[in-house]
Amino acid sequence: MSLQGSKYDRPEAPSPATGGNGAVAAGNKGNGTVLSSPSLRLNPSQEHKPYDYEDMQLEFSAVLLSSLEKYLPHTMLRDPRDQKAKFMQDILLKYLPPRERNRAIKHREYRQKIISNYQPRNRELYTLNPTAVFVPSFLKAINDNTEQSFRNILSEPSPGIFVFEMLQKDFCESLLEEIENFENWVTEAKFRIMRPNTMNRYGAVLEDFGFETMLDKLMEGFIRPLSRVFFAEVGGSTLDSHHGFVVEYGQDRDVDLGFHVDDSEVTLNVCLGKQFSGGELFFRGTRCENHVNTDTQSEEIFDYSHAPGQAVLHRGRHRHGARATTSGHRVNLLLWCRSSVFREMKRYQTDFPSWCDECNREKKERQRSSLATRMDIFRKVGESTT
Ligand SMILES: O=C(O)CCC(=O)C(=O)O
Ligand SMILES: [Fe+2]
Repeated sequence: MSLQGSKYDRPEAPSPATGGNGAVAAGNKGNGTVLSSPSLRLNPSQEHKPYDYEDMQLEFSAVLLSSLEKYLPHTMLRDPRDQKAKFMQDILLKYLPPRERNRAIKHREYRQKIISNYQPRNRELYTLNPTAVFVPSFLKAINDNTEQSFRNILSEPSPGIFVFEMLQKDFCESLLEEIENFENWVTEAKFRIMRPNTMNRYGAVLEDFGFETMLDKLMEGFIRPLSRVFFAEVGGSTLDSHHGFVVEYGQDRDVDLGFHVDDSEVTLNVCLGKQFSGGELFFRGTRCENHVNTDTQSEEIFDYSHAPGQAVLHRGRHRHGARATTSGHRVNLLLWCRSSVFREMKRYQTDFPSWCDECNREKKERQRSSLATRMDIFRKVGESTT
């Protein structure tokens, strides 16, 4: 039931060193494949001031690269930033399990092929300029950064589903143009692109054609502050990777999207346009892995009709789908936001997760029945002593 994104999760930092000489064997011959030798240092160069990698297209987190930089060999510390980033990413790749590593190397080559051949149409979209992207009310709420400022601009029509005005009309149109431009290039170049996930035959992954940095900023600066307040229990404050894509419905496109949960902790779904009818989102309660197929309660039923510029924010485990787009063309921007910290913590979770509606119902039912049993005992004891 869970959709799998094509992007692999970013790993944790490897332990910096092993072996007698304190070296982590890894290196690169310039063809993207990791071979033996050069090494990291066992003792970091404490006085070295690392670069900021935030604005680069990366396969690992920018923070991770900045932390690793002081372990680079002395001779590399003054190298250009790009060179250091490539070296460190190759080392990190080596620490992925073999299957993931092969997948990551293939994906890197795939992205490089696109980036070096595709000519963007609206280049300004690739760096996030908040005043050009967001409506003023949204921007103000994020700048104020309080729960009250968020509540002033959003509604919660059903528990755990937040709706608000987010994107400017011009930005939506410009992004639609860019997507169309990309698709035309894909067709002309006969390039075989990877679709966003197993359920879509159309649509495109935004990180694959240059939007990685822009989406980093969107998640870190705008979605994480909201998620920290509304989705803290599923790692909302530690979102650290994403899978961003567009889905397209209508004639000659996908028709609808089946009932599913996302491979995300928090999902942002924004309608970009164009004109359409149908295509309502339907939500049916949040479920953990154990309860994903359980019945829906009447209070969990919520259907929503999207309009261009509007955003819906929900937990990835909130079960949902999209009804058929019956006319026109519907295009939505999706950002599946993930937290590696939350995923790691979940592996050790022994009791029920508080965010699963079914677990909560079961817990309440257990409490109710244990209270009833105790009341029964008290009643019987009372009867026998009178
Ligand atoms: O069509 C939509 O708006 C929903 C898309 C969605 O849920 C997804 O791609 O995960
Ligand atoms: Fe979804």
